[in-house]
Amino acid sequence: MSNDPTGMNELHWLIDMVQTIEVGLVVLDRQFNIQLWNGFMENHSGVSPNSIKGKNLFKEFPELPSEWLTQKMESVFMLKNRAFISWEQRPYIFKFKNYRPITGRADHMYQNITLLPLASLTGQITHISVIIYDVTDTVVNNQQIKAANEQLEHLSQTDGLTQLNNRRHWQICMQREYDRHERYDSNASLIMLDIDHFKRINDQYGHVAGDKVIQHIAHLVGQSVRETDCAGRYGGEEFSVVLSDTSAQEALFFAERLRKKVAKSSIVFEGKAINCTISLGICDLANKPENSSSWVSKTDLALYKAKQDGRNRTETYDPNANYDQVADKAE
Ligand SMILES: Nc1nc2c(ncn2[C@@H]2O[C@H](COP(=O)(O)OP(=O)(O)OP(=O)(O)O)[C@@H](O)[C@H]2O)c(=O)[nH]1
Repeated sequence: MSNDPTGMNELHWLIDMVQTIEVGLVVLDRQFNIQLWNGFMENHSGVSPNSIKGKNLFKEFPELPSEWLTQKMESVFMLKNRAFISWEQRPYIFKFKNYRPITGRADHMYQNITLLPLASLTGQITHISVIIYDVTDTVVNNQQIKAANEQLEHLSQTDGLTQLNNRRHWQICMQREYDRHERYDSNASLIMLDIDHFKRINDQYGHVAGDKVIQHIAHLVGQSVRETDCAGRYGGEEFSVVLSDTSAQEALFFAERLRKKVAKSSIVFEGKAINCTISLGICDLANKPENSSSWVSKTDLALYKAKQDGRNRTETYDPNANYDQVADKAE
């Protein structure tokens, strides 16, 4: 036999649970007047159930997206079906502050919402229930994971010393440009550049000064490229740039501007001014390299020709030139 023949205890328990559950519960009538407002709603809004009962939801909370929300609720009344509103659609419906210490980074509570049709004893939908779930912890965790992944991705693509693309990632960009050329016959230029007599800088001023010089050149390279270009640190003191939709002739302007900028600038290290120059090689895709590595090799030939011809200069790959003398060094 039941200890609670009238069901009064059960009702009491249910009311207690509705009041204390960590989920927002609101019941609205057909005119969107509030019939039930549980403890969660009271705690987060500061409005007590007694003071709000019978009042119109949209009048009491004018900041709610009333037109949009009314439409959603009307369809629940009409179709007698549940509706869901995800935080991804709208981060929140009720602008509640976020008080959770762990997820203190969010200044408001992210919410998932369910709109539930409530039937009367005669089966008519006379009310709807709005159920509000606080999903702030999940959302903030996801955002932190996403940010960490983005950071990791950036780190895996970036050269630590110069913040330019590292060789591996630069090669992916270069290959992408080469593939684009194969498909659409687009043009692009490749520039390889190398600091002249860098060994001497290291020997004279030390490795730390050498690193500063590398950083300085990288900075000038990074400053000079467009968003669609891709600059990378190819090796120790060698850099590479892919210039999209750029002929060798146009790339020569870029290269010469950069070369002059480097020659004019100096790096002050421990009170001493260090000057350096760079040599550059250019090859565009109009030269029809048979694959992307041949594109790099041809550009390298031009670079080594620039070195051989005296450094602090730019050389453009010439398909009719004889590179036998520099070929060994370029390999
Ligand atoms: N400080 C520093 N030096 C580096 C780094 N990577 C490579 N190097 C040095 O760069 C120098 C490159 O020297 P070489 O390849 O002989 O060429 P170079 O002295 O620049 O002469 P040319 O290229 O022929 O003008 C070597 O001494 C390397 O040790 C780096 O990350 N930091």
